Amino acid sequence: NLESYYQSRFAARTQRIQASTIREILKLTTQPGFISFAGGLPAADLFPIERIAEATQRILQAHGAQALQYSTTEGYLPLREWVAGRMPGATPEHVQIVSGSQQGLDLIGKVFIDPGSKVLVEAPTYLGALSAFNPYEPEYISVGMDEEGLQLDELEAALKAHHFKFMYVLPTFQNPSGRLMGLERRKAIVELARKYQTPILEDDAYAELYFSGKPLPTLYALDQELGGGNVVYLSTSSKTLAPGLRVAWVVGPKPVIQKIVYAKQGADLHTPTLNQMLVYELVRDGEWFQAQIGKIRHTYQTRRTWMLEALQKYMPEDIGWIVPEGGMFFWLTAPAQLDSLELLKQAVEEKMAFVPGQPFYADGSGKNTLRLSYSSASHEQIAEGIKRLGRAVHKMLGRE
Ligand SMILES: Cc1ncc(COP(=O)(O)O)c(CN[C@@H](CCCC(=O)O)C(=O)O)c1O
Repeated sequence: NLESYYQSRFAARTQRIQASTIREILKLTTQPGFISFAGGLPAADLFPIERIAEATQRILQAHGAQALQYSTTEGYLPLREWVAGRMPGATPEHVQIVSGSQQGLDLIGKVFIDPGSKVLVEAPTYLGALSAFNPYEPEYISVGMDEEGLQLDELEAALKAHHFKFMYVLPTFQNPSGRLMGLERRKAIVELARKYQTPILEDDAYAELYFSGKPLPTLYALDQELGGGNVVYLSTSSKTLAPGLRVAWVVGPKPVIQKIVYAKQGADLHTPTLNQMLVYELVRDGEWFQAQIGKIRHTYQTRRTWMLEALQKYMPEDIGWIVPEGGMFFWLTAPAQLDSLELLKQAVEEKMAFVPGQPFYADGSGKNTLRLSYSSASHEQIAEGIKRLGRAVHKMLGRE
């Protein structure tokens, strides 16, 4: 039969290509009346649809042939210039446009990871990065975090003990835990990485989504101050414009960007030309773009507070959480005996979904953790969804 006919022909690496928990749950939650806090879906009610329609019209009228034709793998130059302008010491030659930062993760895996290569990751870390890296068969070394991020003693011990291809770090509103790394910790990590000759892959998807204060310097910027060359930086237009456009960027040392260009030539030739031109049309108007980001920050802060209030109301006291100061997620820790995969089954019975925490751990731990996204839910949905989660938790903990 077809199953066995192809099973015997699939590449061995497909053993490591497993479903993405987030993607699989996303499919489940389209049922009517279902409340999902699973996917980190940007608020669709804030997508600048009108502005995108008119900008697309303008582009097609003025540069239609260029917008619809093949384009260079490196990406649309004005967009690369815009990205470079935000990264100290960077020129467009340090910038590669990719089809979502998810593709950036895949290409970086393809360029750096051989079977058995060691990759240092946070515990927990972004499960999409593990999905991207897994087919290249790395050996992960997980390092624990305290309230603001990677623990320096554990990090230094790992850097001393292993030769890593790179360390994957999310310093700003970490996915999934929501942690924000402070300036001193950022500097210490950049210095340790240079001391132990270990490149940092900095994934900065949520950099702009801070609720208060102002943005902290990127690891990329801090590394530049020490001479540069040791940080590969990833960010995206998904959280500030629209994730369906699939436009993101990698900023890094020229030898790395060169390899990523070649890898991308073999992957998808280039990121959609029209979408790159459209993103540039939107971001070039700094005043509008900052106002748009301001709306998103305000909306997410409001939704974060609604979820906090609902958690305080409906969760038993032995469920803990970190209150995020930005980004899209609450990260909950339950008593050790609670398996969040089992809890998800209960929750789905109550027509509610979240992402169980275990897939965010490269070391298989985290059964008693779960991730909730508040970014695209209304006040009613948040209150009702958390109430349903509360019922499921009480059942699991044997309390009615
Ligand atoms: C740290 C981090 N790095 C990269 C990505 C991918 O974003 P792109 O849209 O590919 O630029 C993301 C987006 N993650 C969201 C969206 C996943 C979308 C999905 O699988 O449905 C999530 O964690 O739910 C991220 O959080």
